[in-house]
Amino acid sequence: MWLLAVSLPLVPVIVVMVTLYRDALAAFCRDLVLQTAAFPWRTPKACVRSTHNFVFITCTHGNPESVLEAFHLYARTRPTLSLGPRKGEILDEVVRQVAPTRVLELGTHCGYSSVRILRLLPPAGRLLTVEQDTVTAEAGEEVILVAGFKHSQFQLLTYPSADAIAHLRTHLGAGLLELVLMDHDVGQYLSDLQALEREELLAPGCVLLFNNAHPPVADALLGYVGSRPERYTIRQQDHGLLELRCPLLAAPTPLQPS
Ligand SMILES: C[S@@+](CC[C@H](N)C(=O)[O-])C[C@H]1O[C@@H](n2cnc3c(N)ncnc32)[C@H](O)[C@@H]1O
Repeated sequence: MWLLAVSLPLVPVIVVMVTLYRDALAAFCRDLVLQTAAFPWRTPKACVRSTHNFVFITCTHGNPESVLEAFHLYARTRPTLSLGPRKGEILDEVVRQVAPTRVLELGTHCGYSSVRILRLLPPAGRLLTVEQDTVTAEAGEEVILVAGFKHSQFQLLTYPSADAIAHLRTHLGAGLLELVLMDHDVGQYLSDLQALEREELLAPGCVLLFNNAHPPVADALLGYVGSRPERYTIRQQDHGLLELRCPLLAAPTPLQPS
């Protein structure tokens, strides 16, 4: 009771102080999130949470550019971005060029590349993004929603990539993929590409980007696509982004024996 009597007169003082010093308070909270990220017992999930929290409290909700700025700000002190601004600009250029209506992204993480892609899609454009870890998927989805995108524009599939690709046809309907970004597990890139080919999900003229696909980790993928010049035009972009372009015309369907 005495505690209530002592603390009640402090309430207006606290309200005034918070109003006066709200910028400093916001900076303090931001630093606290950054400090939390620096704790030695930090796990990948704690890293996901701290990135998500930082972006959430720092960005202007509904503004994708501000969400990206928040990611960049966070990455100044923590190397948390897989693509980052430089590779991000290459991705932007490809999205602008292709203007895809169907995009597949493997590896959502906290939603950085998803937001980059979504903000440049044409009105009919739709992103399917795949993340196998449920906690990470929740964080990524929340960031994409905070950036102002709706479930009519994107769908997050919480499966390992191989399972997601096996069920992709049901999500795509009659459409085919015009852009694919692989940024999940380099060891999985080749088998996922082969699964996309097997399921005949790649549209003529489809562009595929593979992050960190450099030798020796991506030797199998590089060997495979290098031996199929009729199927792919290869461009090794700066900073380890591999770009493949499928021919504009679909390969002729083999004649069935009568
Ligand atoms: C490098 S991060 C993706 C970064 C994200 N593209 C971005 O720009 O922030 C890789 C993500 O892929 C997920 N991942 C790894 N292997 C996967 C797989 N086989 N299927 C689906 N997701 C996978 C990881 O859980 C992780 O969140």
